[in-house]
Amino acid sequence: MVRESNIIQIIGETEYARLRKIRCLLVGAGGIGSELLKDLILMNFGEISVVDLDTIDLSNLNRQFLFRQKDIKKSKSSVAVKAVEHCNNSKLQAYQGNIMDTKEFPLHWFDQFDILFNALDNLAARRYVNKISQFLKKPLIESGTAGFDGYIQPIIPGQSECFDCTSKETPKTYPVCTIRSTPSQPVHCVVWAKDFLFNQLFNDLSEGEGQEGETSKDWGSDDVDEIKRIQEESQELKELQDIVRSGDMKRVTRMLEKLFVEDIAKLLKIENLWKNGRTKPVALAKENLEGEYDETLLLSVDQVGTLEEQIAEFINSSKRLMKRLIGAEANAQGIEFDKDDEDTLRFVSSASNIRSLIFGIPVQSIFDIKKIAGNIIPAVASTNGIIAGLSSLISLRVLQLLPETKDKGVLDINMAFTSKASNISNDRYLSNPKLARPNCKCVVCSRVLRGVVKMSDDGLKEITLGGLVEELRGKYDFPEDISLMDTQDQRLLIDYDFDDLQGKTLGEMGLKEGSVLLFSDEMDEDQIRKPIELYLSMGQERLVLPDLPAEYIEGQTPVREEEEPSEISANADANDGVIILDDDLPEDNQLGDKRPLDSGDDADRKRVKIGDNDDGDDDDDNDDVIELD
Ligand SMILES: Nc1ncnc2c1ncn2[C@@H]1O[C@H](COP(=O)(O)OP(=O)(O)OP(=O)(O)O)[C@@H](O)[C@H]1O
Ligand SMILES: [Zn+2]
Repeated sequence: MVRESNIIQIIGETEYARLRKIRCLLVGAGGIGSELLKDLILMNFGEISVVDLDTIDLSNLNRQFLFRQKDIKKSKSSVAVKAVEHCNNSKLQAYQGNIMDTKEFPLHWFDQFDILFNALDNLAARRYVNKISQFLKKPLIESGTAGFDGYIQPIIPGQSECFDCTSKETPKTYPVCTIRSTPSQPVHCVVWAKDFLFNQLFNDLSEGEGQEGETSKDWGSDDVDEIKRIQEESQELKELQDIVRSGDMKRVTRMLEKLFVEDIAKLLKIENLWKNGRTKPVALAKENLEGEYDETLLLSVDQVGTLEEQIAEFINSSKRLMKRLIGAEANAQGIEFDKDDEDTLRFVSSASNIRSLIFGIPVQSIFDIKKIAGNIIPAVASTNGIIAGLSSLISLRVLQLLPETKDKGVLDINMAFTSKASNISNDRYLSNPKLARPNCKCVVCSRVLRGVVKMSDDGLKEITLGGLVEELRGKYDFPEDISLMDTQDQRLLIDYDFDDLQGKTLGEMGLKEGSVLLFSDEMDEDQIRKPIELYLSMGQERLVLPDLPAEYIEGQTPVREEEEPSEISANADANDGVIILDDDLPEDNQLGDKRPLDSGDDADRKRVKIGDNDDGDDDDDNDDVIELD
């Protein structure tokens, strides 16, 4: 085959034989994933497994070129694999599922792969695969695009920066009071309609318990009346929740009356809000509510529409959603907002626009609201193509299949960014900085040690928390005062003054395949050992703990009696201000021993902080499309 001879010319016969044995995992078969699958196949990688949780939407077809109209609603991974089968020289496997599902994809499943490729669109899944790559020391090629921008980041565990070494932009949030009392931009009304109203009415079916946790919110105001009013308003939504669940279509106009007349009148009574020349809202008039409306109206997506049309859209979409809610399945689960779900989009769009009209804010078309509500930056097929191409090319370097990479360290590998994404303004579209070393403060790759605990089902039933802690202390030579946490829900299991759960078995504590425990040295100020993160993986033996080197948090290494402090500084590398902390690190961590001098900031040593930063943070991760995806 021409394709074969091309790649052989580039990497040579011997490396080609290696390439044919390489097993790749591709996570995501969307915009980048479709392109990447094609590239990996054209390069003749040995085996490629594709995982995607989703099915194909109409809106995917413009750029996800492996999919056709007839494939809508079918599994992305299966259709992608079928579409390339005819020109395929690799062994392919498709999985439909969430990569974070530890039942379907336990840690040992990942172990079969030589390299992981991320082609994802959300932080939670990216972080998860990054962690797996760190646990198993598997190289990961991370990538993302947003419009014309994109990046690839090869991650070589222990040697180069991981995905979490640099902080990531989190989605923009707005103070509660701006959203609920004093909106001034279309986006405020969209957030109100989507995150507050839609969620409370159609998605949160917990018997209208109101907004839990509102005490800890960023209110953006200290007006007591205003905050009280917002809290009351949440309680009052119970009435509307009853309406949408009653299926009584005649009561839909009552929703308009409550939201756009009564609630606005109550807001107007809080005088402080309108003192500083802020434009006062104007509630809907009686005739707006009682007038005839077009029961068949469907505004076109680029139309802005009049108030009457928005009201008709609100009533029509509410009725459609109510019907769906009566369906048994939706009634138990609620309905999720999805920008590609017409009913949810039209409800959010009309509710948002009616509120905008009341507050004197410009009205938006459904298309514009879809962009705001879905945090969408239109995807550009060519950017996906370029980024996927770079991702597959760089994998040859990471796997050291290219002749010129043979004698070079991994830090000679480059990342690639479009110039806008990397904030470099020059004439070049792409910039390609070298990989950086791990950030010594990164809680994912540097501030903790990681290992996999193998345990059988019997072990889960027999071993108690106290018993496990004893085993851990013995194995890793930790002092008396330790703490053990379940990182998934930030649950403290044991520490020096909390031992109530000692006698419970691991199974009773809900620990299972995929649970990640954080074991830390709690008290001894002189010996701040690196905490250890342990992944529970079901195996044959009752309990097998991994061998891990004893490491201290940088800046906390105890100076032994016989050691002269000057010897430490004699080890300092004049060029980059690093010291060698431990000469006995395992080979795969050779660069891990050269880390920048740390200030030893006390606050960073807190157990809670490590847990807090390490939470997989699902809630705000779902809609992070504002940043590169
Ligand atoms: N946890 C996950 N497990 C498996 N696949 C995932 C996970 N999270 C996201 N994905 C998949 O990653 C892919 C990302 O592709 P892309 O960014 O093109 O998104 P899309 O959903 O196809 O398009 P758009 O969001 O623009 O409509 C999607 O196909 C999505 O289903
Ligand atoms: Zn890191």
